[in-house]
Amino acid sequence: MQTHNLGYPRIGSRRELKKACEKYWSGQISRQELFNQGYAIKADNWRLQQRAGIDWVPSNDFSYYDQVLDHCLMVGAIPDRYHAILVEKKKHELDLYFAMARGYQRDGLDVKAMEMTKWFDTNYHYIVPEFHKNQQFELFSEKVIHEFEEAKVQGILTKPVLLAPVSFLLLGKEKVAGFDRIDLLDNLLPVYLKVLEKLVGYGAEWVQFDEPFLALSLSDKEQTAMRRTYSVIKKAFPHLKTMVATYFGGLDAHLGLAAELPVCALHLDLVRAPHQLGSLLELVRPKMSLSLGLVDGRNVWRNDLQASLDLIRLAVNKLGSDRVWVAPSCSLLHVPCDLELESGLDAEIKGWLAFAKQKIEEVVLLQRIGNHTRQDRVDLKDTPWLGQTLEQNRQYLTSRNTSTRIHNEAVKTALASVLPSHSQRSSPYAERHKLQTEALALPLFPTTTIGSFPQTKEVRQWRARYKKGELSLAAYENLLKAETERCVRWQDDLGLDVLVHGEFERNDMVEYFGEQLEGFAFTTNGWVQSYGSRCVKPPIIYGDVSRKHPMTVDWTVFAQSLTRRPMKGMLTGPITILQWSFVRNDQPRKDTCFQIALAIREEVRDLEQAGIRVIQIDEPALREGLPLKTSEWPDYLDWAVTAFRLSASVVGDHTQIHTHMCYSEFNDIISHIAAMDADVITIECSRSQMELLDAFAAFEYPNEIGPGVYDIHAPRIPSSEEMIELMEKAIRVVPKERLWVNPDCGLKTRGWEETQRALEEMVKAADGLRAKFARKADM
Ligand SMILES: CN1c2c(nc(N)[nH]c2=O)NC[C@@H]1CNc1ccc(C(=O)N[C@@H](CCC(=O)N[C@@H](CCC(=O)N[C@@H](CCC(=O)O)C(=O)O)C(=O)O)C(=O)O)cc1
Ligand SMILES: N[C@@H](CCS)C(=O)O
Ligand SMILES: [Zn+2]
Repeated sequence: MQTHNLGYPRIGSRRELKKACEKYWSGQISRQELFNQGYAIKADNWRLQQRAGIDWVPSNDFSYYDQVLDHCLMVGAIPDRYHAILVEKKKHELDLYFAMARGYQRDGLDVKAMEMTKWFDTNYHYIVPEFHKNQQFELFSEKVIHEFEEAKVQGILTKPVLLAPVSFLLLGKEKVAGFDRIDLLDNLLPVYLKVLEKLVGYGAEWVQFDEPFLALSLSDKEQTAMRRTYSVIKKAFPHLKTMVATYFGGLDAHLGLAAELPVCALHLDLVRAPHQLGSLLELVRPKMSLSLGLVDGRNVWRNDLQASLDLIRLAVNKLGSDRVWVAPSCSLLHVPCDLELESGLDAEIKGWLAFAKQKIEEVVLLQRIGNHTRQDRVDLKDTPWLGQTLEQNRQYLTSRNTSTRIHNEAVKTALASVLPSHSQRSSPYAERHKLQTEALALPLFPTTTIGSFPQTKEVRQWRARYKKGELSLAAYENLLKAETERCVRWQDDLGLDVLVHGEFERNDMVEYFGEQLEGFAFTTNGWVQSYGSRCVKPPIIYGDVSRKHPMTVDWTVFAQSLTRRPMKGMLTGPITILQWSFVRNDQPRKDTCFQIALAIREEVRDLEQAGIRVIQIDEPALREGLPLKTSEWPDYLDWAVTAFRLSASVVGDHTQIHTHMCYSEFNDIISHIAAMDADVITIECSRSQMELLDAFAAFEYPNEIGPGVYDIHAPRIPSSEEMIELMEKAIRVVPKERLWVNPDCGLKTRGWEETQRALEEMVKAADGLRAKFARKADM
């Protein structure tokens, strides 16, 4: 039996890559210094995996920003607008790369970033490749080859990872409609063959082709494209060992297709879909190996070794041990690096967990125990330590199942007492609208922001010093209060209509709530890459969830005391808290979501009682929580929408509930978004130039909408004219009385100067719109 890994976290166990990239972008370090840091992380990761005993360590899983963007550069899928950077300005490939990721506003150029979207159902975001009709490709970046060589110099023969051609095409979008990007396969394949030729030339034995779309629904044409890809590769390189890696779900309808592909090995996600192993064992071609993805790459729970061994035994009995590989279920990109760095975690909870480094050890352990597995039992007579390890694993699992910290009878009783009426506002939107208009007295095109204002270095340092004990709680809170006050006064002076307190007290919109809720644990160093250099520390939901005390009321009430304008209470919704945490796997996600919804409902109630008239419950992760298989959508959408409504519906008709969503395609779930029945939805729109609104218009979305008028993910300052133009597009499809003016998302990643200038433009845009459209209405 062999072991391998599909990908290792690349941010560095102390976020070294994040820090180096940000320093490079701000001109504090040179390109060479950034490369040195990148090299050090790669080398550490390769050595760590090799020393642990992994037979095939991956390469090309490292990336300075995003692996999909790496592939765009590899095949020369570089949109025309970036050519000036390379050709006229003669910038280095790395600067072109970062320009595609982040935009480029220097040297007299103003080029926007490429689009970014969610990587399947994870909280990782990738750069969306742009394709056009008859596009030609070329081998442009040889990063994959360089990385293979770098590892080889260290004496490690790696398994390079490539995003396979069909999945690469499917991840992209047709920039101008009128063709099918799958038709570009024949132009693309020769570049992949060139890459393989070089890799083979340098001595590569195995290559991993990531084909995540095999676990989704593929059209006949896409299936044909996949067959064609691997037969072309087989023909060109009959001796190269190829592995197709599938993950995030079962192959289901594509079992037959996958089993027949002319490749040497097929990787299966047996955490998400253990049932598929039996069928695959019947179908698999002679000589094809199966890689068993047994160790969860998407969650942090310690592996159930006995359950994994049962699957190993099934496979070994059918195929023989030389055709069985053991691996994590998917790349470990989605889990933190090393549990050992968590000195503050409760010892009992720590015993239930495994991060990337520990997962690698689990893979090797499974191989060792598996090698002692006879037909129907584990024979450990000669190796008592393996027996002890299995026994210890069993004890950890039992401790988790039976721990009193997991079960809270009060939470279970509260959940059992929920009635359908608890998820229902008292009156329909039309009636609420009248009451809210009277209560809030807002102008046409009301302006607002999404919640967070710049989390400056100073703010983060206050928090870091407070956590280290260098600042007292009182001193820390006073600093935050002063920052909140500055922010509120600035918004008031600018003339925004509905204000926010700025979220300065929050490290992250999910972690902040996780730190305060019962049933959650949080880490000090459990960073996971979210996009580019940005990371999150997802909290860990280990038990029944409840609210210990009000979480946001004091900050909101303080901010409201500073202004006569309405102050929005700012909460993260139950689906997003669920989706961006590591969730317990001993009960359905739905049950955990409802427990969170009840906790948020209590907070909503308290905010209203404290006099807050507008409450926003953010749900940016609603779409990302959708199961990858469309057949499972109705069930998810039903409970997710109900959970949101449960959290929101405790308020009276006069209280205005907002929700906010970003970073997703919403067209296909628009009716469910409407069913959430928020009075106002603020939504990301500007990167897609308001295309999104077509869906809202087609469905006749009944409530109010704030389509984001500018992209907050880039430092670029938009003009009021641009924003007016976008709003005019919106006015064509949504009645103007139902439109709000706001940015795409929160401003926490921006600096103050650009934020102020952008919001000044935004208020100017709203004034312009009012002047233009109020007059029209008067006539
Ligand atoms: C809206 N988004 C979010 C997602 N998921 C979340 N869980 N949260 C989100 O907001 N998914 C979709 C999108 C993704 N977008 C983002 C946007 C921004 C970030 C981000 O800014 N991440 C920060 C880390 C934020 C944080 O937790 N900060 C902590 C710790 C700060 C820190 O690094 N401290 C330093 C010391 C201070 C210093 O010297 O600067 C240290 O510890 O070394 C805090 O504020 O206390 C990031 O920097 O990556 C993520 C996802
Ligand atoms: N209220 C949050 C939402 C981000 S999606 C913020 O403004 O950062
Ligand atoms: Zn957002």
